[in-house]
Amino acid sequence: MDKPKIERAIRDILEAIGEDPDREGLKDTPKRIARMYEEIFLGLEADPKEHLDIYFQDEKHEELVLVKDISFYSSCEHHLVPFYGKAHVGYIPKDGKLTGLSKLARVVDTIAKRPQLQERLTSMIADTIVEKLQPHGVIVVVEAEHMCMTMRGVKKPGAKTLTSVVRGVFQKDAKARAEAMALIDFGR
Ligand SMILES: Nc1nc2c(ncn2[C@@H]2O[C@H](COP(=O)(O)OP(=O)(O)OP(=O)(O)O)[C@@H](O)[C@H]2O)c(=O)[nH]1
Ligand SMILES: [Zn+2]
Repeated sequence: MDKPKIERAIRDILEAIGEDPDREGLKDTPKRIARMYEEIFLGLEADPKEHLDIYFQDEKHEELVLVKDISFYSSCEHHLVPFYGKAHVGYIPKDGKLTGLSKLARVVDTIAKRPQLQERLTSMIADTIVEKLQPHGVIVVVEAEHMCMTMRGVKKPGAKTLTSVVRGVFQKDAKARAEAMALIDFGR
């Protein structure tokens, strides 16, 4: 990431809005924002598949594994303001290709830390798991609040956007889909 370029750009923006980028409170802001961008856009420099170590296990578990309420923060690519919420990620492993539970959350983080669309975030999580683990099926549900819809524009705080993607058996099997959705709803 080109941090000096980000710093110059932020300085320009501060000037363009009529601020003095050299005043005490702002003088370190371009540097700070460059550091912050490096953190919140970390996923641009990473391949989410790298997280999905496969653990081959003797005991074959070919039933649903679902990690729900994985919190994430992402950036809306239209306005570069945050959208954030929870991702629920389930898969049915095949041929003993299991991964670590935390690895599913790492995939979510890597894909979230880019300028993003909620729809693309959702389908990329599913497709990454399909590619690497070749499971019987994958289901991903994402619920998020978009700051571009709350702090500005249409101003609807509390509005939630839900997106879901299913792959493999979940596409054909309504019962499997209903079971996963019931687990995601469980305890609410
Ligand atoms: N589909 C989709 N739309 C998004 C996402 N994040 C933000 N948006 C929308 O992107 C659209 C951009 O619309 P524009 O009309 O180009 O921008 P705008 O004038 O700022 O729009 P308003 O937000 O309606 O004021 C808005 O409707 C946003 O709500 C997302 O993850 N997925
Ligand atoms: Zn937006």
